[in-house]
Amino acid sequence: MINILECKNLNKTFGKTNVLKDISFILEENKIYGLLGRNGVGKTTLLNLICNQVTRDSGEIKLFDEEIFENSKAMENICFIKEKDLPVEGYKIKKIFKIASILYKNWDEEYKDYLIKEFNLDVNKKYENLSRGNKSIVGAIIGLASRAKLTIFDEPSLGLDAAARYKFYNILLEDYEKNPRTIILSTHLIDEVSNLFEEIILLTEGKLMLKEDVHSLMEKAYFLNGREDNMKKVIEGKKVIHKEGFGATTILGIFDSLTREEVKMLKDNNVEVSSMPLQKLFIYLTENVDIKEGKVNGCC
Ligand SMILES: Nc1ncnc2c1ncn2[C@@H]1O[C@H](COP(=O)(O)OP(=O)(O)OP(=O)(O)O)[C@@H](O)[C@H]1O
Repeated sequence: MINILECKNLNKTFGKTNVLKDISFILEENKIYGLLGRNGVGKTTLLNLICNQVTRDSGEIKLFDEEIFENSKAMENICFIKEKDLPVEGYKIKKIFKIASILYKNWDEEYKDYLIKEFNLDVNKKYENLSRGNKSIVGAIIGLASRAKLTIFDEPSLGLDAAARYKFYNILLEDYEKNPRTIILSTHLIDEVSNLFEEIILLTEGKLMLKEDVHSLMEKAYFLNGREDNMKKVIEGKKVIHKEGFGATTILGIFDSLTREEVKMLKDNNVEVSSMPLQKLFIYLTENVDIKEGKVNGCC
């Protein structure tokens, strides 16, 4: 695997608030990453730093081993589609695409035309007169047609209805398979897109909480449902990230690996074991920053 991006000890402060604290990670070429975390945790700030749109206080950012600071050549390989409106007042959509075609060196004009038809977009309209959903579609088309080696979508589906979101994610996946590149998706609609992510980058309180392969995460995220006494022996020393009770029955969320023997022991004791959806896993992980082995928020 080739590394495309390396962030080392990134720090960013706004006023007295230390938004990003010593963030370090490496992204590989041709992978789809999900950037997740609660509101205000610093996701957009991190993306802005990566794209040189906000200056960092300290740390290094290298794209293909080259520092990106004041490096316009490196920036030709990054396309960042923000959740905010594009700063293009008075511009027709066709002019915006024209500008994008000049900015991104791998721009695919034919593919852009195909996407315009697919999304039924009127390119003669002015950007500010579009609905929120159609503004997102303009961003989605730029991100897709840029074919940039590092393409970043920050909340790409803002305002899109369910059908348009489904279409966008399908097209993204289809095009990624034909034209692999590195994609970072920051979104709140985790369950809708969890099948797209190959790795997750999770921020909590401005720190990197985890960066891990989705499959390995899913292999250690379980719900146990049964009598608490019947689970006690197995969960001892394991990370419990959620607990709810219904009469004599308890549901525990476990974030730890279970051996086959442990699963058998649980089942023999009438404890149901089921996998935890990614959305739930991230809700619990980000709610319970202070996860203790065998305990969460004073439970168990
Ligand atoms: N230009 C700025 N000046 C001052 N504070 C800022 C600025 N940009 C971001 N912040 C603050 O930094 C923190 C992180 O903001 P950021 O937008 O990066 O979070 P986020 O994780 O992307 O949130 P959301 O999921 O709500 O979009 C917030 O407290 C925000 O108010």
